[in-house]
Amino acid sequence: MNLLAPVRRDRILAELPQCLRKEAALHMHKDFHPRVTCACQEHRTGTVGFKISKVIVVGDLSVGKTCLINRFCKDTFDKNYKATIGVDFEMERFEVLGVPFSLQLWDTAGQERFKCIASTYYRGAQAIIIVFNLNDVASLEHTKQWLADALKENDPSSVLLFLVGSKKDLSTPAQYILMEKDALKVAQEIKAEFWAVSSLTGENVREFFFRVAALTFEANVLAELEKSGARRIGDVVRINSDDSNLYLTASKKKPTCCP
Ligand SMILES: Nc1nc2c(ncn2[C@@H]2O[C@H](COP(=O)(O)OP(=O)(O)OP(=O)(O)O)[C@@H](O)[C@H]2O)c(=O)[nH]1
Ligand SMILES: [Mg+2]
Repeated sequence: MNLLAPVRRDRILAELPQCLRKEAALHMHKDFHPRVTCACQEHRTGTVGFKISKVIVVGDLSVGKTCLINRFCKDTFDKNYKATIGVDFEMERFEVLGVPFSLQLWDTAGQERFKCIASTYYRGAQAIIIVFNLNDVASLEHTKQWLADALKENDPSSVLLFLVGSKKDLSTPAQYILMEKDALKVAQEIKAEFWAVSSLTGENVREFFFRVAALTFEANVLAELEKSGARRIGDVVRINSDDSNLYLTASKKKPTCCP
């Protein structure tokens, strides 16, 4: 892959994409954190060149992890099941607020016999996507175990979580409503953002990955600003805290300030 090629025009994010359901969202602010917007405008985003976030995708076998990634990255869909052996890897490039940004997507195997290999790739994730099949309640029940395993290798206080129900095209509206209720409960419990997608039709796939890119980018830049001590006296930016804390200081400032 040529990392120097221009970012695709349809991978440019100038605004914060919105959540699917406000009941289970990582935050519901309409715009990027003002400090992030300012830092991007002033090219103070830290890392020289481009920023990368590692994202791991976990969940039961055959829930549709590979198809989800392939729909977004390659715009393809394969109706035949080919189990992932160990892990696969895709790099997807974006431009967020004018800054080059890449998501490293680690597609792990759901089959028990490959779990051991796959789990060695869990470390250092900025986001964890836990996928379940909207038509299989057992796969939703198993999400907590997948999360627990992934968190063993990561810092639970800094990783962003997404709970994704797949194969929406196979549910009737009535079935979907029932499953969504249970899924929202799980998402709230584990503090994950909930999404429902179909890789077959493409429903919500692009919106979901844009949201993942935007929120990991935002967290990434805030962490850089925190690290570089780009703080004003009395200005508390609490990364990895709950969203009301995260936005506390910003909301008291003039929206256009650039500290
Ligand atoms: N109808 C429908 N089928 C889907 C969808 N997503 C995946 N599938 C089918 O589900 C099966 C499994 O999909 P995969 O993406 O390979 O599942 P996986 O989670 O990667 O499985 P492992 O690699 O074994 O962990 C395949 O036959 C897909 O065609 C979807 O959105 N709708
Ligand atoms: Mg797979």
